[in-house]
Amino acid sequence: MKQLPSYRILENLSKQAKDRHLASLFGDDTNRFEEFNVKLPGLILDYSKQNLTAEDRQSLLNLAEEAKLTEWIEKLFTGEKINHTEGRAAGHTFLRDLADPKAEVSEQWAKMEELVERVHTKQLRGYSGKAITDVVNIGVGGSDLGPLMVTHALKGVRSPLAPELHFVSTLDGKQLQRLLKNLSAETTLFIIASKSFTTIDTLSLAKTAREWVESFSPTQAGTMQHFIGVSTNAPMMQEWGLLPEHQLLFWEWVGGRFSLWSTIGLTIALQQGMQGFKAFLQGAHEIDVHFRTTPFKDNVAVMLGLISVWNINFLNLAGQAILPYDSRLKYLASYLEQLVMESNGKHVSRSGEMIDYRTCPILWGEVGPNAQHAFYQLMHQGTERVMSDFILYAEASGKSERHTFHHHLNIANCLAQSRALMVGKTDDDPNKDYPGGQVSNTLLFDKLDAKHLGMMIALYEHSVFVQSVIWDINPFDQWGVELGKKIALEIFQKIEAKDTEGLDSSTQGILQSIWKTQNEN
Ligand SMILES: O=P(O)(O)OC[C@H]1O[C@H](O)[C@H](O)[C@@H](O)[C@@H]1O
Repeated sequence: MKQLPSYRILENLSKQAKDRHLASLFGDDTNRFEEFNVKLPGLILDYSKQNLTAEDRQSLLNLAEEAKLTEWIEKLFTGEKINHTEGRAAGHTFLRDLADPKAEVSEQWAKMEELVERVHTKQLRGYSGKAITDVVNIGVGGSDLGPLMVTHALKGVRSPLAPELHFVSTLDGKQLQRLLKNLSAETTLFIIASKSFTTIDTLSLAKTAREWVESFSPTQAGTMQHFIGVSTNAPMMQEWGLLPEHQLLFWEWVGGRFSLWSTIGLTIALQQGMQGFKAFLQGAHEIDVHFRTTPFKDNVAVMLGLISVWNINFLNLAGQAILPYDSRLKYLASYLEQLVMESNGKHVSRSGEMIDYRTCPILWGEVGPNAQHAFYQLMHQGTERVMSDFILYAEASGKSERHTFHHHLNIANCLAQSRALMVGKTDDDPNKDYPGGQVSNTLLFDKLDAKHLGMMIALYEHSVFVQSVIWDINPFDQWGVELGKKIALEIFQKIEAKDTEGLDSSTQGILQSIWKTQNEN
């Protein structure tokens, strides 16, 4: 990236940016909002509270041209194997193109629709003949976070036929044990969601669930009525004993963290109906078309990505806070943690060279009004400079007077915080002095429904891709998670054998302390 001419220009421009206060950009410029926002039907990205002038923006746009962003976007949409370390395309956008679906995708949509239908019409019955009332998604990472986030967000607009949904992901087993206490085996259906169908977390939980059903079910055939598999690994689903009509497939070209658009979205379809699930895909598809065809300056995903590059590489900000002013987006930050950090947490370029510039931000977040009472102190008066994304909805979630009251209170707090972070406040008492100058985006959506949620997620996906192109990294692999898994297996074998030989002294010491406590109790 450093070789790109605009990089040098941006480095110089950033010196001026560091010398000015963000609030000074507003000064007499009453038009700043008009100049620094991008609008699409259903949403506005206001980036006027970024420390960015029109000249800075122009150089960022030039940087995107020099990095050949247009060509990379085409490679993404035409299915080139841009995940070169795994020899795969990144085909999540194909799943959202409902007007021109791939044959294998249509086939799985039809199978998924049939399963949804059978649950909704109470034809899918357990070992005792009772209809399914509860569905438990067992999965981790991409096979958990997306569906969890979306179904929590859309709970208020679920199909009246939808079963109760539950999500289990942690291999410690406590989450599952607690849940099982409140469920009836007769009426519970488990979805084993795993792209690889080899993840120990998911397979160990699925085995526990199976033993639980087996302890009630009189027959093996009855037990298998309670399990559905969603994976790219058909042989492993077969080996697990899943019924053929209970096996949903997706493909290697769908990355784990992009898999909520595939059959991994089964819980979303169960909650929203197939039509609702397709509205979700449609929202994302509209953003795909926008991303592929809109000039960079008017392109929301491109601008989101370039603003992050400006903040991370030129203004040296390491943190990105995700602040939805809507409790329905409780799990958005967890979802984006995987999308952003598993994608761009990389330190080698596409050609395998170590890189010497910052790549991914450290992303975290919380529903805004709660976060105000938790970590906003750091943003107002700490020593770290961070960038924030405020997410707000124009439409209230209900029409009563109390709904309106709470909605107005929520909007006021969101706008107050982004303004306070921007302008700060000087005070003679340093304890009460706010430096301000903290930059933010505000993403304002008309409303929160399946379509607008699809739009938002696709925007973040593409903004991550834009950043990866500028940084010359592969955002679609995740080799960094493998080492820990391998060591976990080695330590697990040591624990089972009660042997610590060959382990480092910290690991030995902790294991011995655990065994001592266990022996004493
Ligand atoms: O869906 P699975 O194959 O079970 O994988 C679940 C998750 O685990 C892995 O360790 C990866 O880091 C994630 O990208 C993936 O989403």
